[in-house]
Amino acid sequence: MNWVEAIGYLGTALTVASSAMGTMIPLRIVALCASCAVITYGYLIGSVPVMLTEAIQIPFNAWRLYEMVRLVRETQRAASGDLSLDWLKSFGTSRRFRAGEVLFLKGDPAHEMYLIESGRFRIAEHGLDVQPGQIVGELGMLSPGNRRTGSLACVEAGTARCLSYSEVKQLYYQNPEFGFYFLKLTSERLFQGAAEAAGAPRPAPAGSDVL
Ligand SMILES: Nc1ncnc2c1ncn2[C@@H]1O[C@@H]2COP(=O)(O)O[C@H]2[C@H]1O
Repeated sequence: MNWVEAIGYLGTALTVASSAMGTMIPLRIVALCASCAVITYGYLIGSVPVMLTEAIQIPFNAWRLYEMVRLVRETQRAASGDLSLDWLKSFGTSRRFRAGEVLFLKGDPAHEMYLIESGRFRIAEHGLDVQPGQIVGELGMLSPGNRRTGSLACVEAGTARCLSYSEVKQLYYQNPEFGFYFLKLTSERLFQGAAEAAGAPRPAPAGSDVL
């Protein structure tokens, strides 16, 4: 085996390794290294298709790597209590809602959660306003049968970013910090719900200390 072939095999080994990896940041780094090795090999053997195939993948891997690094940084801040949910803006889609519009009713099947961006929204069962910057609709993901535990309506027109549960799961599995934040938010709301059911007054908007 000459050194040109060795570079080719290195590219193959790195490509296989990246496909086998489950953790997003190392996977993207190894995939970028694989592309560099394969492009070098393609150049040395004079194969444009080999170089092109890898060159096309580099921006995708680099962008995903950038997103994940930024996400991990932001979620580390979340875990330390200094939370901005701005980083969620690269996930999901923003939707506009009119005053009076009902987003979902208690008992509806739940497929997504919302990050409120503007306007005012209300959970009728809890007599609770959801303000910009807060998350709502996350409990449906965890409830038996994936059903809504309350109804959400728009009180003042505004926008909310909708994140599908598959996106939320992706964030959860890939980022322990986000998982911890999510756990804290949901358990706080469940404890609050249990306390309310037992007749205790609502102390402060649920999630306010983590949001
Ligand atoms: N005690 C609570 N405090 C704040 N928000 C709540 C509380 N209980 C439920 N919610 C929110 O109301 C939403 C109703 O739909 P979900 O069950 O999908 O998710 C629920 C939570 O996001």
